[in-house]
Amino acid sequence: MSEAATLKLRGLRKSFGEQVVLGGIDLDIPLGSHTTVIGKSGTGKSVLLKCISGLMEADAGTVTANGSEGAPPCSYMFQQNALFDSMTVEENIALPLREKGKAKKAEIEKRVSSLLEQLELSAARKKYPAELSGGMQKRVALARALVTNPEIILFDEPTTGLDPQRKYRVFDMIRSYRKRFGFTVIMVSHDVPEVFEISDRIAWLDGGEIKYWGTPDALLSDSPEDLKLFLTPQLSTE
Ligand SMILES: Nc1ncnc2c1ncn2[C@@H]1O[C@H](COP(=O)(O)OP(=O)(O)OP(=O)(O)O)[C@@H](O)[C@H]1O
Repeated sequence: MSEAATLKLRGLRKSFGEQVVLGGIDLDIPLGSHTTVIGKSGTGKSVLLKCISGLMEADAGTVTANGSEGAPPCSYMFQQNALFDSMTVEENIALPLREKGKAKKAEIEKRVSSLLEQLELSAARKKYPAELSGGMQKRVALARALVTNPEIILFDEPTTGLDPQRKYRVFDMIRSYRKRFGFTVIMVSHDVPEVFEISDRIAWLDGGEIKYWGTPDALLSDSPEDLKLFLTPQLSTE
């Protein structure tokens, strides 16, 4: 992996009033990999994702990729998919391109058709989100995230509220489409240890800092005591 093919976070800080949520985050994320951010509820995982994507402005620090400042093109996939009920599948997928206003109508149609095909949604193009299964809705949300050709997709708890079988299907979908399209995944998840299987790296956010960063295998064998304490209840419920 070359030095340039890395998303570098340096000194990322974010506070809300007196509350320091990110206390200076340094992290090197290999582009093309899958990183999962774990940590207690309310510890700042979503804030970190938003600061990386530019949805939220950090108070200090930098995000650089491919040697240039600023996040590369990112898409953000929200917990509940955030599809518009009054729009068809194809209208939902086309929305980010329409909002940008740069692409011509024919280009938008071509791009949307290609994604519908690749994500096995062609038969559903004229349907509304309420007419689709949960898995299809996730694929529509993923197609919408992919339509702008992002280098990075940020997933904020994509499996919340799903039963174990559906959870695995979503993880499988993320794994197979990452391989096919080559985007970088940065994901927040509470699904420990299930999420270890699809992650190249785990980042443990605690007290405003990344206190652990490494492969899931290393994490299980070689983690600091306080991370073991955080993981123990989750591992023992399996
Ligand atoms: N826009 C905001 N204004 C004020 N405080 C905020 C804002 N966004 C987040 N916070 C606070 O920052 C802290 C971290 O929030 P965040 O949503 O990142 O936590 P999280 O680790 O993703 O939690 P969870 O696992 O429960 O989703 C929380 O205390 C939250 O209340």
